[in-house]
Amino acid sequence: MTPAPLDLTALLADYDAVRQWAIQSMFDTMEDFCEGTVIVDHEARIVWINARYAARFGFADPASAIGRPVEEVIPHSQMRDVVRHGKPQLLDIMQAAGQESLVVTRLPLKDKTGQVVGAIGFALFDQLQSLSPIVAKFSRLKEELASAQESLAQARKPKYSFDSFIGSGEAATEVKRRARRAAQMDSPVLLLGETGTGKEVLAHAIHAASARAGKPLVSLNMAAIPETLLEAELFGAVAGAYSGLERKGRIGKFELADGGTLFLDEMGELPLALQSKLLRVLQDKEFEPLGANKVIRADVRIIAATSAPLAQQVESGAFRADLFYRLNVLTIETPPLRHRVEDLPALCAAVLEGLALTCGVRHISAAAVEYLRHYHWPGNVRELRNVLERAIMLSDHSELQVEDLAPLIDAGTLRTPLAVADQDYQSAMKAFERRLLEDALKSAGGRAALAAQRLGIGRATLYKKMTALGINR
Ligand SMILES: Nc1ncnc2c1ncn2[C@@H]1O[C@H](COP(=O)(O)OP(=O)(O)OP(=O)(O)O)[C@@H](O)[C@H]1O
Repeated sequence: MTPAPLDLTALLADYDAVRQWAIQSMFDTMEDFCEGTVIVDHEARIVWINARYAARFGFADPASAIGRPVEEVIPHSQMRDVVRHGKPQLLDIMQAAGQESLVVTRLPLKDKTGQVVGAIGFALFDQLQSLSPIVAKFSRLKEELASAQESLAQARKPKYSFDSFIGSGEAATEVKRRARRAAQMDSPVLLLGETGTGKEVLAHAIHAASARAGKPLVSLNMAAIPETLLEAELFGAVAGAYSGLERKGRIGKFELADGGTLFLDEMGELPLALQSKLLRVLQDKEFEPLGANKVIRADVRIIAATSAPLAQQVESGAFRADLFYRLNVLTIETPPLRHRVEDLPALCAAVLEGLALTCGVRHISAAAVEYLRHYHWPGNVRELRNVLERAIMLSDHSELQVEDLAPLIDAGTLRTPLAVADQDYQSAMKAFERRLLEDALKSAGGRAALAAQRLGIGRATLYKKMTALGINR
């Protein structure tokens, strides 16, 4: 005979009785099987603890634990948190010094009006072996978090000091003098200079020698972040506040740099809308993250750098004049390498010394240094490093010679007479324009916006010219 189907409706008619019975039964089972039970009042004082649990914490008589603040008996207890916030902690791992870890559940106890009157805690396991995969994952995540935090802290420390800025000629000495003065002050610093002239080196050195040295140095390259993500990157965002690949909330660079220095590289790339937000932060020292209704205060010193002609951008309306004046307090211009060739011997020596560890000890002949003086160095010290590094890789000479360097230097940028003999004016101008745009794009790493900015023309104009001249990026 098939059994009659269960009459759920009839059962649930007495739902309250079932619930009472289930609560009682669950409580008895938990008490019997778990490693320990504790109940605290609304001030997180113990009102009840079972004998086994009390004994684990050194209280032979559970009565002697009654009335004590819970942490006095169970040192790592989070019961106070549950009482305070009224939220259950369904599963947690409690690590007690010198003891096995415990898996615990903590639940708030509420009266009929919903008021929290205490909390009950169950220690479910002290033999964590049965949970070893979860615990192993938990420990691994904790280790990963610790190492990520450590490398983040490292990344926020300055990499360079004033000694890293090589050069003792007049121009380099003046740059270092101004930068040392800037380190003594707290106003914004504006670093102007071609690419590869050491603006980032100086920004690090200024921070390292300033009163903020113990606090983070956070860097952001405006040209490297898509415009749509820049606001969240700078000011932070609550989850889902912006549409990007990542819709999670994020802490902005301003908040990360609190108390320290924020190095904003390629400042000229900051879109106009964000320029006004940045200006407000500089004036009021506070800002609102994207999608948040709260205002955050941040005490941050700005060091801005750009290789674009910022003053020209102000004139053309691409950069706000008020922000420019706000930033243009302590301005330092890093000279291009071709204007300080007197520093070439020292720079070569420093670069070769830096590479000695990985590439072996190498020197450079006086004739080779002399040869380097005549080059235009559009990529400045960065390009010098690159040329020397490649020369070392390709040559076996312990002392680099002219013939090791000559093939590595872009002869197109040497100051040679223009080959215009067979060309009419129109085609010579076209050839010149093509080379100018190609060089600008190359030195801007293919970024049309940056190339246009450096040339002082609009992005749309650049694209039009590129199409007309058949230039691909
Ligand atoms: N005066 C200097 N002394 C020693 N190394 C330098 C100097 N200037 C630049 N360098 C080296 O050249 C490279 C580029 O320097 P840095 O990044 O500071 O230039 P930058 O002006 O910030 O360039 P960009 O505008 O492209 O960001 C780095 O490897 C740096 O160590």
